[in-house]
Order: sequence, then C-alpha cells, then structure tokens
Amino acid sequence: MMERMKYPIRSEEYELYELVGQGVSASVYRARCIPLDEVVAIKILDFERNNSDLSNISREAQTMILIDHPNVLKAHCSFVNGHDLWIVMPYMAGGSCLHIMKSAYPDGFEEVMIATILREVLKGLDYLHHHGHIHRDVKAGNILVDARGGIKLGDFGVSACLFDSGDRQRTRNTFVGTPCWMAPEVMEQLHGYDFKADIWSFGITALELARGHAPFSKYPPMKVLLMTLQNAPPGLDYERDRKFSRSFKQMIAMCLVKDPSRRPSAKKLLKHPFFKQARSQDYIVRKILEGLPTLGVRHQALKDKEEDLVAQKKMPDGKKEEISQNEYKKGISCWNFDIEDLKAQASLIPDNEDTVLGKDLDRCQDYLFKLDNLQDKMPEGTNFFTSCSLKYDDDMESDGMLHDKSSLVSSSTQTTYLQRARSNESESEAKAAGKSDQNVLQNGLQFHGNGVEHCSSGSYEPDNNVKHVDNVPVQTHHEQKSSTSSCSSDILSSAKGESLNQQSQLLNLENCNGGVSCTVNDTTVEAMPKATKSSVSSADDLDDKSKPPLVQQRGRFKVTSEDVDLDKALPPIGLQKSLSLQVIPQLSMTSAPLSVDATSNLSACSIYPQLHSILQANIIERDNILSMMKQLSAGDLPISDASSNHSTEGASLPLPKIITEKSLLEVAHEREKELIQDITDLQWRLICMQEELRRLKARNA
Ligand SMILES: Nc1ncnc2c1ncn2[C@@H]1O[C@H](COP(=O)(O)OP(=O)(O)OP(=O)(O)O)[C@@H](O)[C@H]1O
Repeated sequence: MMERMKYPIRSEEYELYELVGQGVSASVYRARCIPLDEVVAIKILDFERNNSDLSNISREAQTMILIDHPNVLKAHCSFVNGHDLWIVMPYMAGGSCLHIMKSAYPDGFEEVMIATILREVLKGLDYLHHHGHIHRDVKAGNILVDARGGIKLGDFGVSACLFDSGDRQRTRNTFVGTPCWMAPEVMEQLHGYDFKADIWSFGITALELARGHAPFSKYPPMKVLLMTLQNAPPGLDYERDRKFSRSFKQMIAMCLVKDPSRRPSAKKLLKHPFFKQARSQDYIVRKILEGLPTLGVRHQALKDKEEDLVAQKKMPDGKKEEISQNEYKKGISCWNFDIEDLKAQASLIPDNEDTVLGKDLDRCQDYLFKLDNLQDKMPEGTNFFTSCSLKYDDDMESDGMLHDKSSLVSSSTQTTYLQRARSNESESEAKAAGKSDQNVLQNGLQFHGNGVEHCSSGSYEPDNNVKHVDNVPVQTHHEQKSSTSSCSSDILSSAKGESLNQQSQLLNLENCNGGVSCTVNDTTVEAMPKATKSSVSSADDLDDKSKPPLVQQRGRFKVTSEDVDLDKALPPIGLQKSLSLQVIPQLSMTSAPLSVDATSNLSACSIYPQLHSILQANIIERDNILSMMKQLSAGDLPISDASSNHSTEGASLPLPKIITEKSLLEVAHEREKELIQDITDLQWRLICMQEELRRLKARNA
C-alpha cells in the first residue's frame, strides 16, 4: 500500500522513453518516474482500440497491483490518461524470453538455462494458483527477465480468478495471438477449465524455449486448434531433440497430457528432477544478458526485421517463400495472414492442400475487395466473422498434416463440430470401439475478429439417415450429413423419376446474388441470423432443446449469444455451412462454370452459396450419370431401339456389373471428398483473408 502511494498517478510525472514491447493490446515503454528518479516500464492500453471493457482492463491492473511475489510482475500503480490506461511496472531490462530468443537464440536455449528459467516461472505459477488465479497466457513472450537475471511472469491481460463466477471470468472477447499455448480443454470449453490449463501452457512454453518457437507456430490459428485437439500432444521427440535429457522430455510429457486432471500441479512439478539442474539468477546474467544490446535496440531491430519481411514481398517468389518459411520457423510471424505467407505456410503443410490453395487463394483474393465493401456496409461494429460461422469438418481434419490418421472420419462428414475426447485414453477407447471421431467432434468454433467463438452443440441437421444404395457401404446420418452426400442419394431417386427441381426448391440462387433474399427452408435471409439459430437448433433440438443459444463468452472465448447482436449481423450465408448444407440450389442439370462475368457481379455474401451450388451441380451431374450407367448395366431403364442393341450386346458380353458399380461409386466418393475439401479450404481462406483485412484496417486506423 505504501509502495503504491509513492508512485504518482499523473502522466506528467513520467518521462516516456523508447518503445520496448508491443503486444496485441498494449504498447510498453521504458520510462522514468520523475519524482522518484526511477526507471520503470509503462504499459499503455488504449480502451478504444481494445474490445475489453474498462472493468476488465482495470481488473488486470488491480490484479497486478495486488501481486506480491518475486516471480510475478506486479504493477506499481495504474491510472487513466485520456483514452489510455497507464500501468506503471518495474522495468524488466532483459525483456521477454521470446524477445531474447528472437534476438540471440533463434533455436532456443540450452537445457540448464531452460530449467533455470522455468523453475522461477513455476514458482510464480504456484503462487498465482495458490491465490486462486489462472494466468491463462503462459508463454515465452510473457516471461520477463530483469537486469539481474530475475524472472517474472507478466501480462495479466487474460488472467482469470478461479473464484470468480462465470461472468467475472469474462475478461476478454478475443484470444491473443496464436492458440499454440492453449490447452485442449480451453479450446473445447466443454466443461470449463482450471489452473491445470496453465500447466499445459507451461509445457508448451518449455518446448518453445527448447526450440525457439512453440509447436505448430507456423500454422494458422485454426489449424493449431485442430491439431491440438486431434493430434497426440507435442513433445521433444524429434531427432534434433536428442540433446535434451530424458527428465526434460518426461517433465514436458507430464504437462502435456490432454486430460487436465492428470497434469501435475505447479507445486508438484517443482519437485521434478529436471529442475535440479537449475542455477542461480547470475547464471542468466552471465549466459544471456551480458553482451545483449539494450531492450529498446533489440525491439527496434526486430521491428526492422519484420518490416524487411514485408519488403520482401517484392522479391522473387522462391526467395520470398524460403525466407518466409524460415521466419515462421523462428516464430517471428506467428500471426501472419499475409496472402503470400499463407501460401508459404501451406507449402509447409504436408498435405494436398496447396493444389487447392494456389488457385483458390487467387480467386478468393478477387473476392476480398468485395468482402471489404461488404464489411463497410455492415452495421457499425459488426465483423464479418461475427456473422459467419465457420464449421470445421472432418475434411479439414483429414488433411495430411494430421498425424493421427486413424482417428479421421469419413470425409463427407460435414456436420461435426469440434469437440475432442478429453483424454488420449478416450480416443483410443473410441477407436477400439470402432467409433468414428465424429462422435468426438461436436463443438463449433467461430472466429470473431481476433477471437474464437465457441458454439456449443453445433449439430444442425435433421436426423434423416442417408443410406447409400446397392453395394456402397451404408453410411449413417453422422457419416453422411453433407448436402453433397444427400445429393447423391437424391439424384439416384431423381433418376428413377423424381425431378431435380422438385428436390431443389430450397434455394433460389439468382435471388441470392444480393445476399438478401435467399429462401432457405422457408426462412428468408433477412432473418438469417435467427434462422441460423433456428436451423441449427432444429437439429439441435433433437439433442438438446434446453440449451441456451449459441455463442457464450468465457474468458477469451464467447460461448453464448448475449454479447452478439445477431439481428444486426449480416446474414451469415457467406460461410454458414450449416445453412448451406440444408440447401440444394435450383440448378439445371448442366451448370455453367463460374464465369468471370458472373463472378464480377457477385456480391460477397453470395460467393459461398454460388460455389457450393456449382459443387452440388457437379455432383448431381456426376451422380446422375453414374446412376444411369448403373441402371443401364442392370437393364432397368426403358430401352430405346438403339439401346436395345446395346443391351443385346451386353447380354452376349456380360458387364462386370458389381465391379463397375463399385469402382464408379468409389471414384465418385473420392471426387466428392475432394470437392468438399475444396469448399472447406475456400471457407478457411476467406476467413483468413477477412482476418487479414481486419488486421490491416486496424493498423490503418
Ligand atoms: N515490465 C516490462 N519491462 C520490459 N518490457 C516489458 C514489460 N512488460 C512487457 N514488456 C514487453 O512488452 C511486450 C508486450 O507486453 P504485454 O505482453 O504486457 O502486452 P500485451 O498486449 O498484453 O501482449 P500479449 O497480450 O500479446 O501477450 C512483452 O512481450 C515484453 O517484451
């Protein structure tokens, strides 16, 4: 209390020096407290630029002021200055461990150093947990080093109090940076999470310090989410990790267990043999800080480097990609949605995405300015993302980058939302029981500006099991929810006499161009936000009628609808797969490819339905042909004179009917998978580019 009194709470009493750090929400300056003649750091948060409300921000400051532990960064005082909140803190001359790594240790620290740093971090975490706080943003960027080698855990921007109610846990609408450090249970938001989420982040941070970057840091956030949920937990298992001791690997493995209840507490972890090698603060000074340029200089150098990266856009492609990839590996630009870099990222992903990527990205780029215009026309404060829900389906998960292919489900499963079995055990149990992962994946994730929204219970489709005919293995509703799949079954019946149009009245594509009058299951697009809910819940209702509307906000996430004015949001047809899955466009059997003229007249929000309808038309055509071929070979169709000759021929030369049917349908399924994959990729690209737009706009603003 005494200490707080002595730091003045007027900006005039501080002299700001150079910028030493920049986070998502704040800039940090070295400064001098004039009356005390003491160097301090001042973190300046602009309320207006941050989504957080005042109470959240000031709570961060309050938490920091109340902190009293050598390994947790406290605040001396905080005060409002115009639109800004100033938080006065001790100056940590070494900067963050991330900073240090970027400047001098791009491949990470050696093990003794890591043990020395992490032991201090654990002490800080133990203190926070003991006092009922979850830090929620443990990462190298938030481990600060002072001039004497002291280690402090900083940045309470997203910390939550364990004893808070759900409401008070709502500290931020958006999650920060990449979700590389985020525990699976935090991503899922199924059963909430506790301080063990910090232990997961601690394990990821250990990997980050060992390699110079966090696992998956080269991937875009959505992929990181999927990979964290889908893949086995990361560890020190690469060839290059051989230099690390077994106890280090074991310590990390203990932290990175998907079941939070099986992770050790910070206190317990402190007793792990790995930390026996930890040295004193002096070791940090000698080994790391000595010879390091000042923080301001390093910060400037890193900024220059990033600007260079931007300038490299003018370089030849090959060189540019090489550098971009290297920089990604070093973790310099984890949150980079530059189109070119996206391509570079994609090239790092060992799947067949890039075949889709290149051409689709270019195409999507054409749409971007339209999206931009659209965004401008949207009601103030509405983000395109807010109105578009992205669903990740198994096709995304089934891309080649996922190690755990055995857990993949049918690529036509479009309806499943992200949900993950809480432990590896349950995964293997599910597999052993022959369950497909679609049982495991149920929740939705939405990007909300920088953030992720999590939609609970995301099923969205009538429970009409679709069965494939004949020799094709029967797939249940869960495996066969995509409209494309239902198209294939529909078209088979259509070939038996039903008109396609009769089946396809749900969407008038022409009306959809303006994005305002698509009729979808009797619901007009004007009412789409609600329709989305209702169409979603129409199926949802089967499972869970009592659940509150989608989108809540919890901590860094949103999980209920209360914060989103859905009525104001743009009809989310652009990326609303749940919607699109229920529509079959009114198309002739021969749909023309999307011509340049046609695309130039498209409004942004009709892009997706158009693409989707083209896809469906192709599938319809293909399935129709298949169906007819099948029936021809079976001799079912009314036979004209000409064809009767053929059939006579067929009688003398019996067709390998079953083989033909099967192989044709297999080919059809393959194609269907590819097309679905294309859609998913397109959706994702659109979202990435929208995010880039948003980021650029924010920067310009
Ligand atoms: N007390 C301090 N002394 C020196 N440098 C600091 C201090 N606090 C923060 N920094 C530097 O400023 C950077 C940004 O600060 P901080 O993490 O608090 O901002 P933020 O907007 O909350 O960031 P993010 O949310 O992205 O982690 C840090 O990564 C660190 O390099």
